[in-house]
Amino acid sequence: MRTAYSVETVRAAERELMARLPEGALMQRAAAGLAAACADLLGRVYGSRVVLLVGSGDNGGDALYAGARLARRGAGVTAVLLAPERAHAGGLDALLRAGGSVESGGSLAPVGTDDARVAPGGQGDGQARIVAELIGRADLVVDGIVGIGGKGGLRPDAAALAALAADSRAAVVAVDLPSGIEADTGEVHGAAVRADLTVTFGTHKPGLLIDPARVYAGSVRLVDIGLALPGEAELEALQHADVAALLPMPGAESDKYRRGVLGIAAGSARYPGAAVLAVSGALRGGAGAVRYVGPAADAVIAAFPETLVSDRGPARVGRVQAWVVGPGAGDDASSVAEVLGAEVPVLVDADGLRLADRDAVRARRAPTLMTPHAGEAAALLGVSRQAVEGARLDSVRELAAAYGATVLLKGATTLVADAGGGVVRVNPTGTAWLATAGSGDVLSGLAGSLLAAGLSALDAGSVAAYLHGLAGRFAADGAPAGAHDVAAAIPDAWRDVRAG
Ligand SMILES: NC(=O)C1=CN([C@@H]2O[C@H](COP(=O)(O)OP(=O)(O)OC[C@H]3O[C@@H](n4cnc5c(N)ncnc54)[C@H](OP(=O)(O)O)[C@@H]3O)[C@@H](O)[C@H]2O)[C@@H](O)CC1
Ligand SMILES: [K+]
Repeated sequence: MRTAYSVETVRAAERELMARLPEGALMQRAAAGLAAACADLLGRVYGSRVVLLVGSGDNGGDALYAGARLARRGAGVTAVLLAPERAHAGGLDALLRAGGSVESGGSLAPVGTDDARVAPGGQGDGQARIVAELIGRADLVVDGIVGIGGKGGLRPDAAALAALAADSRAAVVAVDLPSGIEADTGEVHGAAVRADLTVTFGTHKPGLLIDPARVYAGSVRLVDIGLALPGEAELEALQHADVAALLPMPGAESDKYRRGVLGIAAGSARYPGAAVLAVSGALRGGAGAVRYVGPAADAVIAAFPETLVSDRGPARVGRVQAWVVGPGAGDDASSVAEVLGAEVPVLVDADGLRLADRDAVRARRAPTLMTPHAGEAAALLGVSRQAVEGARLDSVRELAAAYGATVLLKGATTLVADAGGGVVRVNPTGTAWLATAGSGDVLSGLAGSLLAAGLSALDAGSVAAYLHGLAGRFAADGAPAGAHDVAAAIPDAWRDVRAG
């Protein structure tokens, strides 16, 4: 399991550990890990050109000590100090003693404009040009502007440096996190550094795993500095072994009812394909049987003859252990209401989200799993789509609390949150190839099948997202794939997960 902890928790663990260690020991551990990662990225340290972007906090201190280590190995290291008089004294001393040099990077941004580029009007064209040339010629830029002590988007001077780093051909390594992102939420308000690699200390921070900040981080390397962290994280990402342990496997005693029967109320005369795709996902999810109810029975049977079909309405079909309602359902509000009245776990997706009565969802005693994409979540919350996309963690928690349900918010970093708070799951296998029509229908069937097999809503949602992402990668394999290809690749995803 990959876990991420909030800044508050990291600070508490840091205080506890610092009290037991000699002064500065923790920063040395961080700097050693950072320097090693930089050396790996550079390949050849001797003769390389390294520029450190240094703010006035400990994040800058880490960069300075790591820079000193690289300078001792023969790199040409220059620190650009945003506030020379407040730079970390020990780190600066170490860098200078190792042969590094220093430039002032304060007041580079033009006064009174929003243009965060180095331009005339700051502390002088001369200094601005020196800094721009340094960064432009560098092999590696180390972003030590700000770490977990940051508030909001970068200030203009810092944003000017971030823009130069983005324009440079240098590889960019962020110290702890890319400066400018919100560590706890993954939100990005204004300018932020775009890194190729982020070297983070002690634990992942939520922002490194959640969009939009995640894309600023590049790949992420975790350096263990010995922090003792509490049992429950803020955020967790399942890995292969976690998913393998959760997959429902048939035993000697299994029959179709013990493995779980999933009911699917989906599709319409206009959208029969949604029903077919939901069934296609469900048949690969581990349930013993799939019962389809709705007007697309002919299409479903033609594609999947093993499906049990009925046109009698959800309340009158035989026994099921879970329901999926909503994909392609059009305006069939009565099916949604009937399914919500069932005392088994229910997954609500697509049109079902719009048609579901909030009080009816809140009144349910069995688990409910809602699976909106950002647009659907925005409609339910009464905000814009951009507002949901910019604040995914808050949005998923808010929706879960409002409906008293588990919510799976789809996206490149799908999030799954329970209503009662607690740890939120983030899916690490997402791929842009999955942004294709019908892919959500496949996911709903897959997750519904896992619910029918007895997984909790949080586990069913996060395991389904994991398998679905993996199946999307296998199906696409570098070229576009349709939703039915994704469904067909789900068995490969199972096998891959079980193989470890
Ligand atoms: N935790 C651990 O276990 C360990 C932590 N370690 C390291 O310490 C780091 C935390 O250090 P920290 O607490 O000194 O804060 P930090 O991130 O340097 O930021 C403060 C500076 O940022 C500035 N600033 C703020 N917002 C800004 C903005 N929008 N735009 C621009 N500037 C902004 C702020 O300015 P001020 O408000 O003071 O003017 C101040 O100068 C942590 O991330 C990790 O790298 C490791 O060494 C060892 C183990
Ligand atoms: K940073």
